[in-house]
Amino acid sequence: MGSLDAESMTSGPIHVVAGVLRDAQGRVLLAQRPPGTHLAGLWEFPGGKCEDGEAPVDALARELREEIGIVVESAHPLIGVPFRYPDKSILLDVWQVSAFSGIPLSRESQRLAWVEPDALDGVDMPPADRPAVTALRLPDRYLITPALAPGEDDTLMRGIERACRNGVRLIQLRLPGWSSERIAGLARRVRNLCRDHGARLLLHADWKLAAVLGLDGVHLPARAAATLVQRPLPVDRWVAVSCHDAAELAQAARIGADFVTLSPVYETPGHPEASPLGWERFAELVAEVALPVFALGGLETDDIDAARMSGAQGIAAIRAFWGAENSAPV
Ligand SMILES: Nc1nc2c([nH]c(=O)n2[C@@H]2O[C@H](COP(=O)(O)OP(=O)(O)OP(=O)(O)O)[C@@H](O)[C@H]2O)c(=O)[nH]1
Ligand SMILES: [Mg+2]
Repeated sequence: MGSLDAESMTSGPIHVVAGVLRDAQGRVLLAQRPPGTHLAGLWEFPGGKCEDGEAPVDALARELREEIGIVVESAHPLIGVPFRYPDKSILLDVWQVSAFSGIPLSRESQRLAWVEPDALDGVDMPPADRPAVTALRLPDRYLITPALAPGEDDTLMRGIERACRNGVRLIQLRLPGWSSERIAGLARRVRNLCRDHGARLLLHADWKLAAVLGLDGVHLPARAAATLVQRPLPVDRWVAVSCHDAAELAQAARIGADFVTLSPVYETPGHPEASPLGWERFAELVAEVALPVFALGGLETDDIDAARMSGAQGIAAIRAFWGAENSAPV
């Protein structure tokens, strides 16, 4: 420790692949870093460094075979976390292992443990793993409520219920033009509805009201995040930020946000003036940020695969997840 890592000095960050394995109850496998290694004693996702010229998916299969004796049968990328330790820079490339054969066993005398995803926050893990833990706990669809007129409470309740029935598990309550009193009057009903469906509810912008109402967190506009030096809510709540460029992404990371939206990927009727990023630029921006990113702007459910291939957690949308009144659950 302490000496500069020659590899990271000469050839950019060290590419590290790590796998998220789950058991039948959905618990995640962690391994404890052995004494004498970098970050000894901390609990990590099993994995290790890519060798020269080795494809990440091959490195993942090799590391998991060497460390825990399993054969990876299917895996897909979860999140890439660029991270700078004092003595080295890494790209922590975390994959979901959706199918494997064999029983994970310690092959290198490291301790292993299966942990509930919601308990991961309490485990001592390397700092680079935090965004990956967040990514594990977030779904791939994020509903933003449409701009309903004040008083359209029943339309709002019906739309949220419809979305929940369609499997949406993360919702931003955004009601432009509504007074705090009106929002407060309704938010508890919305919160209870979301809880019944196991969905998490964030309030747009007003973190104080979100805290008072006991919601799951806040979603800040970029201009609000720009005025903060740290996250406005404790770590047991979500703090999300709307971002549009590299500077806003960097600011979201600086204040300790949990995740962001990045928009607009396509042109949208709501913001015809904003020039769309397109998937290529979107992917470049995502690669630089150590946070889960939802793609936003003119997207449909069918775009989730493109979003994930561009490094996104998934997509955020109003129209795509709101559905039509009277439509049956899909
Ligand atoms: N495997 C793994 N490494 C991580 C995680 N988070 C994290 O910061 N790292 C860092 O990424 C680097 C990966 O190193 P490693 O020691 O696992 O590499 P390796 O299996 O190829 O081992 P070796 O170099 O001893 O042969 C270490 O600096 C480690 O601290 C994680 O969740 N899993
Ligand atoms: Mg390793």
